[in-house]
Amino acid sequence: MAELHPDIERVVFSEEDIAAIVEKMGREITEEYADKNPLVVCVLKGAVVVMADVMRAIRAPLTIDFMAVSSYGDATSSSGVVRILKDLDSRIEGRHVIIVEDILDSGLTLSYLINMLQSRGPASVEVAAFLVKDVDDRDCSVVPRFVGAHVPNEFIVGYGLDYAERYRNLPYIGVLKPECYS
Ligand SMILES: O=P(O)(O)OC[C@H]1O[C@H](OP(=O)(O)OP(=O)(O)O)[C@H](O)[C@@H]1O
Ligand code: HPA
Ligand SMILES: [Mg+2]
Repeated sequence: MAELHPDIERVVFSEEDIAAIVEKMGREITEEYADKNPLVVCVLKGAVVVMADVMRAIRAPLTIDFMAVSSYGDATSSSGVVRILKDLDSRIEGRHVIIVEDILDSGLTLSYLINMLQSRGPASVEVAAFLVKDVDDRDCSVVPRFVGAHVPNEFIVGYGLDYAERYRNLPYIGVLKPECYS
């Protein structure tokens, strides 16, 4: 196990936990998409790490593409405005699209993306969310087809998830010490 970063108060998912979740998601997606040649879409930046892992756990033909989207900036709650920083390179008409996300929190990012991609005439759009945060009253109703795990309603970092762009490279997911928030 990697040495714990000094800013981390508590580990929520260890590297071993993450590996097991990735394999489970890969198996589930493989079963459903074996003959569908899906377009697997990574939502940058946060999903970059889970994308690299999950796409290798899918044992079926697929192609990949990337979007870059931002709504949190340096804060720990959503600004409420989803900014598209980079659109897909591929056309998705008639394709089975799987959006890979690191976390579903308020649901704003995914509901925005699903609407946007649906308007382009894909065969289907589904979501694979590594984490779903258990929030009480989510405004945006997004139901991911594939869920890695649920997390309590607290801000987490690591495995792609950042606070003010830091900590994305931690190989585990954890909670920051309170003094690390500015
Ligand atoms: O369900 P929501 O409340 O919309 O939150 C989830 C989104 O927020 C984070 O991205 P962010 O906008 O911080 O950009 P990033 O991926 O570059 O970190 C995260 O990676 C998800 O994409
Ligand atoms: O808990 C979180 N951590 C990091 N980024 C996030 N984006 C939405 N929720 C989170
Ligand atoms: Mg993101």
